[in-house]
Amino acid sequence: MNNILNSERLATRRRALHQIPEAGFQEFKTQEFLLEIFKNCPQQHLTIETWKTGIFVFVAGSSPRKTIGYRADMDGLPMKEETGFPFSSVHEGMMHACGHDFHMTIGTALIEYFAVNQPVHNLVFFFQPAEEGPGGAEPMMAASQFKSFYPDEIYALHIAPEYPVGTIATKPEILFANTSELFVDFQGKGGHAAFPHTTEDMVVAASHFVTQLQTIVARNVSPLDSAVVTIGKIEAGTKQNIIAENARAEGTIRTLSMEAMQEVKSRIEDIAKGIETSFRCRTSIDYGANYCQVYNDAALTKEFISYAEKSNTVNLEICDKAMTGEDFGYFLEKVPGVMFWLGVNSEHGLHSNKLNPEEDALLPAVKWLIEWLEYRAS
Ligand SMILES: CC(=O)N[C@@H](CCC[C@H](N)C(=O)O)C(=O)O
Repeated sequence: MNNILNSERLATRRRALHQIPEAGFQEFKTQEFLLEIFKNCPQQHLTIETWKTGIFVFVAGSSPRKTIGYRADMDGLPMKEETGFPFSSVHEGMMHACGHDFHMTIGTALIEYFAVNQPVHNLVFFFQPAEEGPGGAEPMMAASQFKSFYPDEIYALHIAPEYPVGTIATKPEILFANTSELFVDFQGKGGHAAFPHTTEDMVVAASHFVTQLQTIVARNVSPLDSAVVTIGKIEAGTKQNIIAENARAEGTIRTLSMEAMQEVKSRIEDIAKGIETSFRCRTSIDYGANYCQVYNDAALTKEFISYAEKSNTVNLEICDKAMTGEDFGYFLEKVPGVMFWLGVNSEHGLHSNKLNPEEDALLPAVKWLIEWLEYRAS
């Protein structure tokens, strides 16, 4: 027990995971690292099954009448780490910049604990690939193992840079937004930089498109609703003195209602048609992966909040909803449960290449989840 509930041990494990971030469905080393930990646990009550690069760990209860789930996501992001940590990523151009190294570390400690301290009811842990995209939750839930270990309720956390260590935060009902990826390709005539009148210039077309997108939230979505349209990446051209014949804009749409999502998509399509006319080019739109909202079960969240308020391990705050996306929403669509933020007091935010969550946040998170899962599984 003392061995498991040990800050330094948790930090060491987090650092090892931090060094090996991998893209969605490429989490091969991460899976191997986690399997090694699970194989070193007492095996009496454990069933460990792999699915693609993910893992299911089932802990059989002593007298089970239900199954309680916990999910941790596994993938990193394509970013060059700039933290300067001695334990920085050894995978060039990849970083755990969204805290999945924390989420997994906490999950492993819970398994180590419950492998020794058998719960009354069953527990099931989902180590899920590809949360950042293209989405691992839906296909993992379609796997046969999910049906065998089907949970009656489920929990997950996400690190929150803005909250202090020891704080958890949640709210009933909508916590995170609906999301849709957005990929737009532009194709037109390129040519010599000195003869722009003979070309269609996809740098200019894509730039106008991105500028016009800004009017959607400002002028098409109701001020009483919420939406985000972000373009995070643009690619165009091959050289500074060649007018580009191709451009690509990549982004994401976030809304709190499906009506707003439809409205935003329809306006994006209108704007793309306008660009085609104005710039005599062709456009094509691909919406990539879509995630449903994260919707916390009202009754379970109420119980979660009142239990946390009585706990000496964490401080509970009621938060507002956020325009973050999470494919944990798919679990919550089928299984009642709660997602919550875990304070890690980082000066730099999620998806920053300088994200520096405090490792002191790991121990209270593990202790709190042991308390909560033990309460739910006893
Ligand atoms: C917690 C978090 O940061 N999640 C991601 C989910 C990304 C979904 C999808 N790939 C998209 O970009 O729309 C987020 O960016 O909120």
